Amino acid sequence: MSEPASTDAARNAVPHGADSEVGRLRTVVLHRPGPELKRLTPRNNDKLLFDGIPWVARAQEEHDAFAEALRGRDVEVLYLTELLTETLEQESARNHAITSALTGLHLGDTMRGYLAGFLRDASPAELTEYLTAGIRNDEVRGGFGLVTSLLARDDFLVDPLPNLLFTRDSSVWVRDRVAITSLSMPARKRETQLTELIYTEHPRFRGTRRLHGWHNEHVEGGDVLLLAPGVIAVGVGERTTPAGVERLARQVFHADLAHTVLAVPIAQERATMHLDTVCTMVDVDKIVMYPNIADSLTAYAVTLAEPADDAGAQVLEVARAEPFLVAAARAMGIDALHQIDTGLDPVTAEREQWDDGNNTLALAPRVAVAYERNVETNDRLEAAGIEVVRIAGSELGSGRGGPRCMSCPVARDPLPA
Ligand SMILES: NC(=O)NCCC[C@H](N)C(=O)O
Repeated sequence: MSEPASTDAARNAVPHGADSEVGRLRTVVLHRPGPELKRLTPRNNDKLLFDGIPWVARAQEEHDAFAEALRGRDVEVLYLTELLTETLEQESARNHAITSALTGLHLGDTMRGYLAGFLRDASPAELTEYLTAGIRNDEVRGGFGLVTSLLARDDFLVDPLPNLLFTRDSSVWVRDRVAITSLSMPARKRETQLTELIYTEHPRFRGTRRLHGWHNEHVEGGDVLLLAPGVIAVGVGERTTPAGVERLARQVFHADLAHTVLAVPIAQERATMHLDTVCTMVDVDKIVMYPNIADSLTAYAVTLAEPADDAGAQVLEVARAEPFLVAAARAMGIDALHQIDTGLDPVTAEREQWDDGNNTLALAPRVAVAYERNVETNDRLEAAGIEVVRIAGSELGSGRGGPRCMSCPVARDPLPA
């Protein structure tokens, strides 16, 4: 196998890992929207977690401009499908990917056998497309039998993954380790099979130590905020479960990656599906926050009790719930975590929160990428001294995610101790 371009770049790159939300961003994984978005129809968009049917070409233009804005700030952009194609050049990775994609109980042995052979004959790039855009019943040219006859023509044999766009959710770097998450919605579960494969088999990432995993309790990356080195906030709501936070906390404490995990309950609603839909860090001590929930947002600080129990097992200490900003500032060792509100009034705030005004991607302390449409929120960010790098998102936003959701930081400069 020839050396992938992303491996060449890695030779001169800063080490992989992140210990905050705002350390200077060096490397990020994005997914340029592709044929998987063309699978969305008015009949399947709800199930596939999109609020509308995006105009794909325009979504690609908007995404290219997002990537260009990052490159313009010297951020290395890695594309998920390129990493996947490079990974699939290896026989073992191909076999693994094909077996995982065909485990669904809806296929039956006849169709599964046919698809296994068909996918084995595909080139790495073709296989990437089948794994991400899916395969519809009326697209197969063999394996005909009971299953193909009885399924509808437009039923998927391999489901498309339109939410790959939101690379934030399927993996999270915590210092030098990568957590493969466990996605809760059926439409997204296969995404972590692909990220796990990349982080396990791609030459650039081989040997990276991992946390969590798709087989564990649900934790989604959009819920995980690295508030400061050693302090991680995790939203608990529609996606991440209480047991998911507990599992993640045990692992980060065990690996000495954090001293405090803040479990933050959020409403189990689509508008607040992840913690990063209501707040994101824009400086070492500033957070852009949805004001309609700011006063009621609480946190349970979880730390490791000393000593361990008699059998040597970890004991977690869970503090009483406190206002989020208070618990966060204390854990971060700062006087105050300053809140910048989305919008000016409750209605504007609600509109701009829905349109991902709170979902910013910090490129460095006081520099953040945001959707241009959230005019009031962006004005407020600038008034608070934050440089706002505006991007268009009229089509990208139809999946309900902003610049933070659409990016997985792989390398950030550590914050000064
Ligand atoms: N971190 C995020 O908030 N990600 C956005 C995910 C949107 C996607 N359509 C979903 O419902 O999962």
